[in-house]
Amino acid sequence: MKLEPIDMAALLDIHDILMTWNTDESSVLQKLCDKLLASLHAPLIWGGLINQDHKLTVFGAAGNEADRIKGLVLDCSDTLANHPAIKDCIDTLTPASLPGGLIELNSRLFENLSPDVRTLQTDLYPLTLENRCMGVLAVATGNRQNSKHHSLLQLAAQHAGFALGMLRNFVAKEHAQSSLKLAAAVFDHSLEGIFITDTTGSILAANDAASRITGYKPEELIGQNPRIFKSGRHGQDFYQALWHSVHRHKQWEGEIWNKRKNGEIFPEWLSISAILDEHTQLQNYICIFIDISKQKEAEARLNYLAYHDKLTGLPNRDLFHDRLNASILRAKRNQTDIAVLFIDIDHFKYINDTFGHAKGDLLLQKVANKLKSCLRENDTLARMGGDEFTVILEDFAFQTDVEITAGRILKAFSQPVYLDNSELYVSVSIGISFFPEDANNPSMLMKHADTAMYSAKNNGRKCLHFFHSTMENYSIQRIEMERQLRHALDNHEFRLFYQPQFNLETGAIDGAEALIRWQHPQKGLIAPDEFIPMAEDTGMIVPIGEWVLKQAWAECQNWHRAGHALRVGVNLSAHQFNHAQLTDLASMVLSDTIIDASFLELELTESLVMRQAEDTLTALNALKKSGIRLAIDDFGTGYSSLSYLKQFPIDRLKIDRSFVGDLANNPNDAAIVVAIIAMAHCMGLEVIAEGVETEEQLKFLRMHDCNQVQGYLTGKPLPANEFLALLSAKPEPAIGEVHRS
Ligand SMILES: Nc1nc2c(ncn2[C@@H]2O[C@H](COP(=O)(O)O[C@H]3[C@@H](O)[C@H](n4cnc5c(=O)[nH]c(N)nc54)O[C@@H]3COP(=O)(O)O)[C@@H](O)[C@H]2O)c(=O)[nH]1
Repeated sequence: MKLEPIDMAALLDIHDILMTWNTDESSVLQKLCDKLLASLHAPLIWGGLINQDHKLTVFGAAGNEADRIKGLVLDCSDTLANHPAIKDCIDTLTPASLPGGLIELNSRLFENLSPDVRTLQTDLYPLTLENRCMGVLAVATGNRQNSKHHSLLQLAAQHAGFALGMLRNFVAKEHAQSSLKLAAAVFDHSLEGIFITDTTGSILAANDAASRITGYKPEELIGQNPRIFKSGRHGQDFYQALWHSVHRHKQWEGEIWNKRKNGEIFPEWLSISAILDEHTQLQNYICIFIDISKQKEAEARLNYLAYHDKLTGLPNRDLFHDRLNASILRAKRNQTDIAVLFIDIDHFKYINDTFGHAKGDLLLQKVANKLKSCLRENDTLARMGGDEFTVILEDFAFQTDVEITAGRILKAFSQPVYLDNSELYVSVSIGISFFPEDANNPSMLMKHADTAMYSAKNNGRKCLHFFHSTMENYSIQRIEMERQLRHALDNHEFRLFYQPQFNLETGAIDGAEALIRWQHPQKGLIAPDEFIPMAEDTGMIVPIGEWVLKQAWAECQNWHRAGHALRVGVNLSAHQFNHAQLTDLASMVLSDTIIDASFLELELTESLVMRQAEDTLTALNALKKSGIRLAIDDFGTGYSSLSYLKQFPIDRLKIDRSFVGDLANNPNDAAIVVAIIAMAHCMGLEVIAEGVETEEQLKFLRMHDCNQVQGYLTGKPLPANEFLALLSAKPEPAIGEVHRS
């Protein structure tokens, strides 16, 4: 190829331009176009590159309307390839000519160019790289012959192809190098442990995280086989399955227990990948892993919380059911028996109400510990919720063994429970059912044990009952009664009866005790003993007690309106004795009243007053301050600390009828009654004796200066209207006068 000197000079310039540093392909093409335009004085020169999608983009242009053609994109597989000249140029890497100009390409792309420019004859030179056409250099020559510069243009296009190739190589290398750098940075700084091994498993490289997780220094790891991490927790099968997956699928991922250098076994999430070379031959293994001990701990914690009672740490209802299911399956397989114990704390609600929830919680924890101490390691003890605990007993030879265990529990509760500084005696009631004798599924076994527990409660509590089929009826009745009791208040089925209290000095009725009855629509009048314990157990005693208080006080005001200045006595259940509520209730009852608060007397049991001395004292003082009188009911049946009693603002003691009933025959009872009266008077308290049924008893009480009497002798409890009628009737000779004479 021979060049004119002038073309040779131009080519040398082009060489210099192309070989000096170029940052991108478009600047190579632009410089080429600019230089050629300057040398050839052609109207328009442009250069474009073909990408992988066979699109030719014009990156450089110089001359007329260069700005309009720059950036145009031509589809080679369509427009260009259909033109034989162009196709030739691209396929055979030889120059081609469009004598009619760009318009020959029939492309609407060139519509923007002026017709003059569009129709200029254009010669195309392939930009080649490694025998491939990577683009074209287009020179619009118009009617001027281009042939004399043909060689220059060919060589310039070749140079440009070469320069573009160099640039691409350089960029690719740069890219590869930065990728490598990036990979190295990822390897070094990854939080995941990474090993790269050869095909035999020998570690070639390990990153810092691998060393941190395993406890081995990087240099200690190189050359080792990862089997040094084997924890011994997985059998041969596990590793076989793992490697089978790596060989077959080139990958395995999962949880594995491994061992650190210090011997600690820990869980990790491991992914092993087989790396193949271009001939699909195994080249390396890459193991990536993270320590998942923390996640496992969190998982275990969540699992624990889901299946354990927060307060006592015992299994909860769900876990108990799971265990019971498992026990039943085991027992079926081994043909053995299981016992389910349902344990309920007696009067827990009362304790909770009286002592407050914090102490109630503490008590539940103490009870849980006590129960645990009575059981073997492998017995399941669970808390069902509230004050209900359940136990599964297995591996016993005879049912009497179960009885012995349950007996041990009852005995453990004969010792007091210590709540902070106070000593508390609590008892439990236990119901027991057996698999397979009583039921063969968990829910029925539980239900029967529960029924047996209720039976124990109804038998005085503090005892154990085995389930018996006759109990089922009873439990259904109880549930029904509970349901009816819940509606009794709304249905106005409660009545108050009033039992007169006689003043032995004046011989007149000076008060009455309000006693509740349930007027059941089918069963008739039900005595309080039959429903008050249930009302206490279910908490219904609170609204019922509120009703009694309001009703009795309203009735007392009726008496006053009718000219009978009597006092009314109202029984307070221990469950109602929540300081805040009770004092609020009392002030509400006493507001808007026509009579003095001293006509209301609240009867509290001795044990209630004594149980939690300090809180009780505050509550009693508040009641007393409002003018209400306070009496201790059933006095003598509980344990009374006289020094405590002195501190309480009590007005009256009510001697329990158990002492009165046997006064005549039992000298001990007589002595107690005398002592109570004397002591009460010493403390400035009044004394009333209840359950007075005989003249003899009355005489004895009068002789020892008892202030009042209440009993069938002087009057049975009467409905409100009958009691008012009794008061309004022409007075009988007063009892005091009759017997004094
Ligand atoms: N929390 C509440 N408790 C209440 C309420 N109303 C009653 N009660 C308590 O129920 C228990 C049984 O009461 P009841 O069946 O009404 O018996 C009372 C009297 O009928 C009975 N009594 C009276 N005199 C005699 C007698 O001479 N002989 C004899 N065998 N029984 C007699 O004693 C009961 C009154 O006892 P007390 O309250 O201890 O003074 C009972 O414990 C009631 O307290 C209520 O509204 N709320």
